[in-house]
Amino acid sequence: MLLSVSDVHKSFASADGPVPVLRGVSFTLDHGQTLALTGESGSGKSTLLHLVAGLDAPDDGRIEVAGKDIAGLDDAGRAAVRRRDVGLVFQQFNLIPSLTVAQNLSFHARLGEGVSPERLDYLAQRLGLADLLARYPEQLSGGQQQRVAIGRTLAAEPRLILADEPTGNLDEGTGDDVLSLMLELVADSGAAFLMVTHSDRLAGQLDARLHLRAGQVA
Ligand SMILES: Nc1ncnc2c1ncn2[C@@H]1O[C@H](COP(=O)(O)OP(=O)(O)OP(=O)(O)O)[C@@H](O)[C@H]1O
Repeated sequence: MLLSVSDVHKSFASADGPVPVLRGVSFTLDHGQTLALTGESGSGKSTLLHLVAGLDAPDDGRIEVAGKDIAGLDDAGRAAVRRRDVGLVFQQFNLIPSLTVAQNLSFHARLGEGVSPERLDYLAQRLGLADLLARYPEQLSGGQQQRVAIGRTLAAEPRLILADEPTGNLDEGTGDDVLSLMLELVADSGAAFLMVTHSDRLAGQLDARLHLRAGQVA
């Protein structure tokens, strides 16, 4: 099992005391599986994704990525797992404005093991970016920018890809195209894929769905 989440709890502090956001969430995800994380606004989707990404630590419970309990690691330990095993795609494309498309594509992989020219070439072709490599992010459409962000994530060959509303800033047609392309490339890479979405329609394109209601699996 690539990802195993067991009885995870998380509260946030407020003036009136701790507010529970996740109340005993458990699920698993295997290599090659795609899972949509749905639920109403405030149900805890982004919080859960951040915990799985190692961006924050749960109050209680286990989160195993490739057999390692990241909940028990310190910030540096979680950062190491994130760099090696996990890829993130956000609604905001988060490209580096001063770097070209080609430089953005290889940026994350350079922080880790590096990326071969063949893999970059393959991703640029598959993502329809081959003619745009010398451009800067501001010279691209939203759909093109998100395709660069997806390529940058996939270049590092993560085993687990986490996406938070990856098509949320795109119009419906562009978003559908970008998601289809992302799902094809994820399938080819054999990675596991977990995606937060508000859309039942988009959730339906993934293998399975986990619906959160008030911090618990519905
Ligand atoms: N860092 C934080 N400090 C305090 N409260 C937080 C923090 N992060 C999230 N929350 C609260 O936790 C609850 C769940 O937030 P979360 O972003 O996980 O929900 P969500 O399901 O992703 O919502 P949305 O669909 O609107 O993005 C919300 O009530 C939110 O205000």
